[in-house]
Amino acid sequence: MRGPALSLAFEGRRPWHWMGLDIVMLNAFPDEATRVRAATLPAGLYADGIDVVFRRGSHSVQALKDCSLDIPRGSWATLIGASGCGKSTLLRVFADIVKPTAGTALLHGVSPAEARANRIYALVQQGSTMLPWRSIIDNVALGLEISGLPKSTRYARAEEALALVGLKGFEKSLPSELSGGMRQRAAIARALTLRPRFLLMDEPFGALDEITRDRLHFELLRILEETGATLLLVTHSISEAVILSDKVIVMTPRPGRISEIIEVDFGRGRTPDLRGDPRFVQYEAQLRRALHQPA
Ligand SMILES: Nc1ncnc2c1ncn2[C@@H]1O[C@H](COP(=O)(O)OP(=O)(O)OP(=O)(O)O)[C@@H](O)[C@H]1O
Repeated sequence: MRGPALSLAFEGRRPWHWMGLDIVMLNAFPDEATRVRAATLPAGLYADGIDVVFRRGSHSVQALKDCSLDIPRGSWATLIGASGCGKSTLLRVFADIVKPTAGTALLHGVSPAEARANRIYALVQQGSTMLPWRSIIDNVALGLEISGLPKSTRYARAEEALALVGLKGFEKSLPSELSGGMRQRAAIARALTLRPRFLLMDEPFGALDEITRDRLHFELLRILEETGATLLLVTHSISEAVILSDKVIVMTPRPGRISEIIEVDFGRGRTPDLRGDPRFVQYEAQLRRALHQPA
């Protein structure tokens, strides 16, 4: 059942779109036709032969060339590669922000546009926006406001998520009263409250200090395990990619292509001790080699 629409508008757009946030309902696919079709198509994230060409006047940039991937439902993948290799563009294809010039992208068997309309993913981008006039907890609970959950449940979940990202005590603060890293943690909390089927994250930890980042990695993994969500995350960090992935998707630039997919066999129940595991060092070395291969 769909929740009530919010009447709040900002610059002609709904506030959750303005915040770069797309709302998820776990019972997904309120649209019956999409639900029936989704049951017969590949689950997880799937891309086949994605090309993206950006055109401005006579100038064009081929951002992605023939990108194909298959990330099974409930598994975790990261996109890594040199600046400009198309990581964000590929993630944005799944988020229905960029339309591919060619190829097919599916989330749980449906197009990104249908996935967006049916609210089956949450998106966290670097520098995700908060509504400046709302307190942090009101911002975090906002994502749930359209889900139709009772207010007490929305705020209980928002409080829990804020505690998870280390922002307990800042519930009543305004976004302007927090540092950039704290606002980013609040944006992650906002996405986590939604318990999405797909979590699309574009360098979500980039602005955070190393200690917070390390802690959030394992909190994120715990939540992913609990909810069974599928993760696609863009990162520049080799260790982050190894810790957070079942598959590391290595990309090369000009044009952006997938050059290698490295399977990380750490399974579930990952803990910080993994960093001392000899296999962790081997995966890091393998990934470093893949990143330094000539395109
Ligand atoms: N909206 C756009 N219009 C035109 N060109 C774009 C647009 N978005 C991305 N590009 C170009 O597409 C290419 C891939 O960009 P993208 O942001 O996906 O790379 P990235 O791997 O995420 O880079 P970074 O690691 O620096 O964030 C770049 O050449 C970029 O300039």
